[in-house]
Amino acid sequence: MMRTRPLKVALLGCGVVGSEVARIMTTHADDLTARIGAPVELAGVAVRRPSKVRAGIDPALVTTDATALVKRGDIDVVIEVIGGIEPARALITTAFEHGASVVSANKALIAQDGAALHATAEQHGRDLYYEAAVAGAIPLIRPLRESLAGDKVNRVLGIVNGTTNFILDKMDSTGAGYQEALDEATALGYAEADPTADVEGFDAAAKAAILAGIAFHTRVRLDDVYREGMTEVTAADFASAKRMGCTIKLLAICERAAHGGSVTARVHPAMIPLSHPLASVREAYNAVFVEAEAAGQLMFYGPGAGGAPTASAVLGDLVAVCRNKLGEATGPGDSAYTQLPVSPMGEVVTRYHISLDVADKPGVLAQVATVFAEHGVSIDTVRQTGKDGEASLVVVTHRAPDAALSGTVEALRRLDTVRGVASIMRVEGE
Ligand SMILES: NC(=O)C1=CN([C@@H]2O[C@H](COP(=O)(O)OP(=O)(O)OC[C@H]3O[C@@H](n4cnc5c(N)ncnc54)[C@H](O)[C@@H]3O)[C@@H](O)[C@H]2O)C=CC1
Ligand SMILES: N[C@@H](CC=O)C(=O)O
Ligand code: NA
Repeated sequence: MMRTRPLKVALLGCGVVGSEVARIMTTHADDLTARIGAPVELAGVAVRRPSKVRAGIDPALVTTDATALVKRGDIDVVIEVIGGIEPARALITTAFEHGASVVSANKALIAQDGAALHATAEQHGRDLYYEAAVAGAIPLIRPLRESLAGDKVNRVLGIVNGTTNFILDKMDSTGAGYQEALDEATALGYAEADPTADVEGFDAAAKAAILAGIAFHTRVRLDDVYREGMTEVTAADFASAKRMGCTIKLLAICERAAHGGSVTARVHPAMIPLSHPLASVREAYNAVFVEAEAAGQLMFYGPGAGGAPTASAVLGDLVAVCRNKLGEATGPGDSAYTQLPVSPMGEVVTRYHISLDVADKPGVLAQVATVFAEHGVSIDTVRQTGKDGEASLVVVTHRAPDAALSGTVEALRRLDTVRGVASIMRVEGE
């Protein structure tokens, strides 16, 4: 039976995502009502600049006092799309204390304080949903939390940042410069308020922490995630990748160790073969592989950033939370019962592509090969090009622990004949 009294929604933030949430809530009001079983009403919109004209939003709903809005007591659901840690954290906590459930798109906050926020939600019998926080429109949190709740996930690997994928794709396919590609991604609404979060890998690391925690039913903090950004990827790296039949992507990789007693989570640029499905993920699209014991390999693909796609995920959560509210239930909460330790990056085993500038004289290749052998890192291929007494050496290794590779590189830097280590890149997806 349809309830006539509306469920009241407070929207915190009306930027790229918030304005799209408000637009869809208005234009799709009848469908949302039918799907929820009650009307949903935008009861207040907290903004920083009240004088800005916002199409489709009744100015009477606009306030600069977000705290007063979440304290009103008649709000059923708070949608937080402000971003950042504070005041978002305080506002969400206050919302729970005043009886509201929360839908958020804030990966930075959930990665840092998800456990505490879940505990507060549970204490007050409310929901905390954040499908939009990881890979925008792509359903990923809900499949991991619900559809795969009966399986054992061993690996989550993918592209979870639209801005950096957009930049790397432009650099690779059009030869565009880094800044030009970043400016375009920002104009399209993909980049974070401070794009450092995107290009230095913080945004992807926050998403990796959230994914690993949910996938492995454990606690993975942002600091547990090994992180390297993509600002040092050069045209020379792309040329080298092409020679190997690869391209370069910023990947997030969360894995259960082979012995099963620990997990790892990392974000870094990596070469992947052009034949791998992730190689053909263009522009700001995201794609994530989930490998589970019984299900096998699943691939999730779609728009990972942008106002409307992210709003789609927010509205999906809004419908779910409203349905829970009408059914006097709550959805799945935090699940971190396995308490698996997070292993350091040194224990990760993968392949490496190393570019060295070396002196072009007899015995150098043997010297370099000896250093690899001394550290237990087996060489797969070596390619040397040289002129005027200098040479460029590209070494691709077999799989080796990251700590062994770091030791190798340190020792190589100490060789007189090695002028410099031009780049080190992991090779994934083979
Ligand atoms: N833009 C995207 O593609 C995606 C964004 N997200 C997340 O969604 C959230 C919002 O992102 P965007 O909309 O892109 O950012 P934005 O910067 O466009 O919007 C945030 C809005 O919040 C307002 N705001 C800041 N402090 C406020 C306060 N105290 N009270 C009221 N309003 C306040 C700002 O004025 C701004 O209009 C962030 O957590 C972001 O990480 C998640 C997935 C994709
Ligand atoms: N800045 C993020 C937005 C979505 O999470 C990205 O580029 O992926
Ligand atoms: Na998502």
